[in-house]
Amino acid sequence: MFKVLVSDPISDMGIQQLMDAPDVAVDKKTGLSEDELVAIIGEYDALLVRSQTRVTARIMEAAKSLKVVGRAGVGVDNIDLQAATQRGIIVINAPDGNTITTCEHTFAMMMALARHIPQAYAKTVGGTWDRKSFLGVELRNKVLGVLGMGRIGSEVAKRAKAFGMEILGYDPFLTEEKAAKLGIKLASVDEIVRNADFMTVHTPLTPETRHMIGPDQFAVMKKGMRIVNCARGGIIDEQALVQAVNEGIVAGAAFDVFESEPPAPDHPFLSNPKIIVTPHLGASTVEAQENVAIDVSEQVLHILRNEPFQNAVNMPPIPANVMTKLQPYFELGEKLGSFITQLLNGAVEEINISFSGELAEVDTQPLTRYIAKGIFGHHLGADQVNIINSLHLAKERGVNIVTSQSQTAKDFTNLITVSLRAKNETRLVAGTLLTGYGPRIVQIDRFTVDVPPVGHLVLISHNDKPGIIGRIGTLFGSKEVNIATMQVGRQIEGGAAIMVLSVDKGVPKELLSEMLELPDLNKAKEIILS
Ligand SMILES: NC(=O)c1ccc[n+]([C@@H]2O[C@H](COP(=O)([O-])OP(=O)(O)OC[C@H]3O[C@@H](n4cnc5c(N)ncnc54)[C@H](O)[C@@H]3O)[C@@H](O)[C@H]2O)c1
Ligand SMILES: O=C(O)CC[C@@H](O)C(=O)O
Repeated sequence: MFKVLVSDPISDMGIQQLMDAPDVAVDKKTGLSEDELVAIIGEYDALLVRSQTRVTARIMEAAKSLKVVGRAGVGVDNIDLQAATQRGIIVINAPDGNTITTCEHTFAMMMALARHIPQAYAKTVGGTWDRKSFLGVELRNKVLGVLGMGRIGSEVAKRAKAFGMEILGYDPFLTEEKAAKLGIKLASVDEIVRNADFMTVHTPLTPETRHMIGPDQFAVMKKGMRIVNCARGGIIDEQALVQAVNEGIVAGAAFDVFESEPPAPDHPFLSNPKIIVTPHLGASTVEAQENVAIDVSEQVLHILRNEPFQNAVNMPPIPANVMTKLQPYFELGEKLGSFITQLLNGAVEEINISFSGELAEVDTQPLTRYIAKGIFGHHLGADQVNIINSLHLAKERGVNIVTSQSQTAKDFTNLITVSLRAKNETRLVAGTLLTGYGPRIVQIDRFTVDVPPVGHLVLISHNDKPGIIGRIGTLFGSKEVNIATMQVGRQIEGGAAIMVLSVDKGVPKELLSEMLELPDLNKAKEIILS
């Protein structure tokens, strides 16, 4: 008999199939502390949660029989994925079940914002008949900027069209063709910020999306914009937003999510009359809660019964023979994927991977999965992409992956070459594993280099002219950013060249802009590899 613990309020109808299963016993115990969970988790084979239970490494450690943690929802930020993977516990989510509900909540927020519904309600029930203070705006003929055109963002865009809105969308995987099919216009974050009347965010919270709307964006924002966040707290810089509201740059904001939940009683959103809030209710409808619970229960049953399953968000065990041969290359592959995706401007349309030298002797598909994980994990969030779903995510986004193998690997015993093609450019990176030295990037586009793929790197395109290295060194020194190593690559003397710096900490944005003012410096880009 399998024992399943449901530790958050999850729809009864959704978990009915588990309760009806003859080989499963379900216990519902909500509101447990970490200590209480640690004390009882040892007896369970499966754990079902929403977002309240924090499934920590301590809980995983005590979970001697646990095979699966099922998250009835999308975000798995309350589950320690690394600890789960280390212990061979599969984590699954229910990515589709609450899409429409959250999209509808976004609309509810947008309309409440446009027509001051919460403020007008509060006054009316408080006994004041005030028809003057709440002059609203129509959605019709307004420009809506959508940041993040995945499941929810795309549904929001569809519905916004029915309201007669013009939609500008941005997503690293949105091509002009896909945008045209959706009847929207592909735009940059900057274009959205400067032109939209309403803006809504639907990305995961990743290092790249954290504060993607902050002081720099508010400084150039179209005056009177209205902003909605029903995705994750922290995508919009909360302090900067309050300032922008107070300065009249932002006419109003509607937030379902906070950087820290629940927000402190003195959180500035809670006392600002132009900011309306809900307590993370995006997914809270009868239908969505049933959908996600049904989806997750079905997959939990498959896993317990050792049947094929879907929606895993962490890594399953890899057969030992494959592991021995390929494992040394996994980290390199993922880093190459992450490196090259950070270099590409525009939406990736095709990924070409070539495995050369001794790598051509084995089935490299697991390695392809790691490379795809590096490419997609950078934009979709490391907690959402793993080697199980990385190829599926590529397919879902219409990105073709072409792999090839070759016995010869230039001067190396092994070589992985990854190139990404977007509409207007193709970028390439190649890496190898050097015995005794570890992973190395050995080629970037057409330039030969020798760079360990780790930490903070700065890639600079420049003209090979005397003095440029000194000028860059001086500039970094003046900003207290220490350059640990410097690699220069060129093809001919005096021609186009690249420089790769590895630095000890993040590079301030103003340093990158100041660098571009140096003579003979063409482009500079920070690349972060964990
Ligand atoms: N409020 C709620 O209760 C609630 C409910 C469901 C989902 N969510 C959250 O909503 C968000 C979206 O969910 P989804 O199901 O649509 O996810 P999704 O993975 O389908 O879509 C997310 C999209 O964001 C894009 N993206 C990543 N980085 C970006 C960047 N820098 N700029 C622009 N786009 C970027 C990705 O390419 C992807 O297409 C997630 O954060 C999810 O956790 C919240
Ligand atoms: O469980 C919830 O209500 C929140 C769900 C939502 O944030 C998600 O990421 O799916």
